[in-house]
Amino acid sequence: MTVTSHKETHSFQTEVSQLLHLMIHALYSNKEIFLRELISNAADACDKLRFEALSDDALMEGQAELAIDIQFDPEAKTLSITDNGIGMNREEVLANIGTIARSGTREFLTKLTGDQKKDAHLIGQFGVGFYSGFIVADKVTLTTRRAGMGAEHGVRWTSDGSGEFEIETLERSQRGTQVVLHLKKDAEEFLDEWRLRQIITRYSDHISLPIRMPKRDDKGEEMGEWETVNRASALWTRSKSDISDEEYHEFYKHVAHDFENPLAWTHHRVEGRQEYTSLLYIPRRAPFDLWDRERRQGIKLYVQRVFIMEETEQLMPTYLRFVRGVIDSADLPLNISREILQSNRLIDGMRSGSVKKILGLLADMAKNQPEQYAEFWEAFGRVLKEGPAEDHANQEQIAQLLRFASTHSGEAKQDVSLEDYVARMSKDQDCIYYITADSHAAASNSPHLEVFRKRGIEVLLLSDRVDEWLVAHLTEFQGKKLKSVAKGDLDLGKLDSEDEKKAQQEAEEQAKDLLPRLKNALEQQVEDVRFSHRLTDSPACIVLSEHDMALYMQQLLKQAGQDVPRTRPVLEVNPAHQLIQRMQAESDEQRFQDWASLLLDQAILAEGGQLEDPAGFVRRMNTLMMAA
Ligand SMILES: Nc1ncnc2c1ncn2[C@@H]1O[C@H](COP(=O)(O)OP(=O)(O)OP(=O)(O)O)[C@@H](O)[C@H]1O
Repeated sequence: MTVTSHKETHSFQTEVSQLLHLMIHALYSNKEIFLRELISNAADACDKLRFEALSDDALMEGQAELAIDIQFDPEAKTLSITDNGIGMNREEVLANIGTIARSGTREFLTKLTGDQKKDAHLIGQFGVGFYSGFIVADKVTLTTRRAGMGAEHGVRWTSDGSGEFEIETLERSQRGTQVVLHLKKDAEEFLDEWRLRQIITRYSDHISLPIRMPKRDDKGEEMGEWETVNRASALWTRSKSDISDEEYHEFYKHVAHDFENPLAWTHHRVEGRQEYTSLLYIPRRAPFDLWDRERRQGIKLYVQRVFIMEETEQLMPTYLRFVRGVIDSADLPLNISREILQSNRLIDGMRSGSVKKILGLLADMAKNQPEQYAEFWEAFGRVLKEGPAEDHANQEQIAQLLRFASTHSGEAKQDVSLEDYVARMSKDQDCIYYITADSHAAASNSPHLEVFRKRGIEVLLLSDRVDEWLVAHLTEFQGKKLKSVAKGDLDLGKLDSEDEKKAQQEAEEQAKDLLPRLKNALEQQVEDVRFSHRLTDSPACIVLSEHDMALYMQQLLKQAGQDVPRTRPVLEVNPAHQLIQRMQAESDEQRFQDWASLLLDQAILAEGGQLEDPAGFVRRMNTLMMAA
């Protein structure tokens, strides 16, 4: 069949152009990583072919030996990376190369500062893959053919990286992909056999496929034979004592598409009822799309060293979605389908075993390397906080890993564990107290803390969005109830001294006529008005019932367009406060009504809630100021 070349010129998606520009500058001093990235892609393509060929042997086209070949031409100043993997058809090239389909990319790019050092870190969160070729090349040609398709379906993609690319159809007998880099002047160091071997051993030794280079004679001429340069055995299959930290690091960068070393890892071989090996890593930094529920997952499933799929959903719970690595099963059938994955005893076993390993790794880090744990918490703490709701079986273990800000230091840094808190509790205290708010400042300045401060009782200050969700599911720790200081009745029980109880009773007695008047004035807005035991400096505060959602959360949900049932709060007033005492003396009922409304409104504002009638609030405030 003749080939119609069908040549077209396309523009890069804006995001790609931005990314290329950034990457070329940010990674200039670490140029050599382009080879790792392209070899990684080639290895992935071979893995995919091996998997697809399990159900369709014809895809191998009679050539089942998979390899990645690296070749350079000093005269033409080109370097090529060739694989005989799955390859791509025209649509796939258009969808994958020159386009970035990952959602959140645009938002990610707006975070760039223009400061190359800072941006270099950001690019690490993103992963540059194929585009890294442009760090060293001023022209890149990718020629490919999808396995199983006729030779006439070859595709060539060419670009100089300046905003456009050309794509054409051509004849290609060889399946798989070849990337040819036309090296820039300052990248000619990569036209050197030893330099290339050194990079391959450094970055790609652990890849299970052979990476080959042509054998050369004494004069440096190619001899027409290939020589495998890497060790070509899957890293996780080797014994732990035989693997250096550096090799673990490099393998991580390959599986996770990361530029930085991992924070920690756990490598295990499980034997017995079920046999598998897991090598799981905790990254150092959160990827830019950690909060994107649609994002790619990070655990690669292998069966007897054959890559099956990348699917953490079944292998890792969502609250551990930051974990990267591989799990290689000896028992699963090679032709396992996604459907089987969803309800498989062996998968469940590997999942719960792996979760235990990760939680164990974190517990060990928390105990023995607190600084490293703090780094972990900073990056992934908010994700781990989803754990108690998602994973009841491991709730206690996850709870031990949680860290919070607290009134103990007053700092925003989350470094107090529930164990620390319990150890500091006095013998008369039987609850773990916390407050939730939409910022650390709002939590730590809340009037609800007044009495706790006065009595020296520690309160956890929770201001991450996930915190309300967390405390709805984590209700106890070591037999101690977690209790919100802003919800329900407050009974400090034995923590109140007799003198304090007496003073409170006296103040209440003096102000007792006020309650019915306030209730009457605010009858439409509040559930009840009562005397407070929580306040020392503030005149009033809002109290929700035990199961109500905090006001700021109600606000957030409303903004997100959700229906939130209207809850009427309780207004608590401080009978010892001067303002309350003055109100009692107010005989003008209209003025009393205004005072009461102001009291309620400011208590709502202090709680991060929104006023139903802000204009009324301002009017009353102005009247009051004029009168002052
Ligand atoms: N050698 C190859 N053979 C087949 N497909 C390839 C090859 N190189 C790239 N691709 C396809 O192009 C896609 C994009 O590659 P690219 O390197 O830009 O990103 P990635 O590897 O998916 O992820 P990352 O950006 O994290 O490296 C790949 O997901 C793959 O589908």
